[in-house]
Amino acid sequence: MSEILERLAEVLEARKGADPKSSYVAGLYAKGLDAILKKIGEEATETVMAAKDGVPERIVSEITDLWFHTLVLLAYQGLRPEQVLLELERRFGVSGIEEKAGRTAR
Ligand SMILES: N=c1c2ncn([C@@H]3O[C@H](COP(=O)(O)OP(=O)(O)OP(=O)(O)O)[C@@H](O)[C@H]3O)c2ncn1[C@@H]1O[C@H](COP(=O)(O)O)[C@@H](O)[C@H]1O
Repeated sequence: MSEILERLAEVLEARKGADPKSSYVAGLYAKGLDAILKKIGEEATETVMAAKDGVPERIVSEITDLWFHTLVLLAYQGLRPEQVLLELERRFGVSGIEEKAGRTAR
């Protein structure tokens, strides 16, 4: 599952040297942090609206946009998706193992 994240992270890294006019991501980098954060806010709101409407395809589509823009933020800040996956694994690892063993997590 993380292979697609790795490949996308590589593309997002490569876009740091691209012409802002030729690439959506390079354009966002050129506009700066506030523009990236604005997109994340918009996509989060669109996700909430899609969930309220309850149309599965729209929920998936909006969450894809949201995840994409959080990946752009990670790249912009010099961070990598693996760091988030590791943190997720660290948090889920304990409760996931407890659940499998039939114990109550927390
Ligand atoms: N995966 C994506 C991706 N997902 C979402 N988006 C863009 O995110 C934006 C979503 O914003 P909205 O829904 O608000 O749509 P919009 O109104 O057109 O957005 P704005 O142009 O107003 O920001 C759209 O412009 C989408 O095209 C993406 N843009 C690019 N990619 C991939 O990212 C890589 C780099 O892209 P470029 O920088 O364009 O080469 C390539 O591999 C692309 O396939």
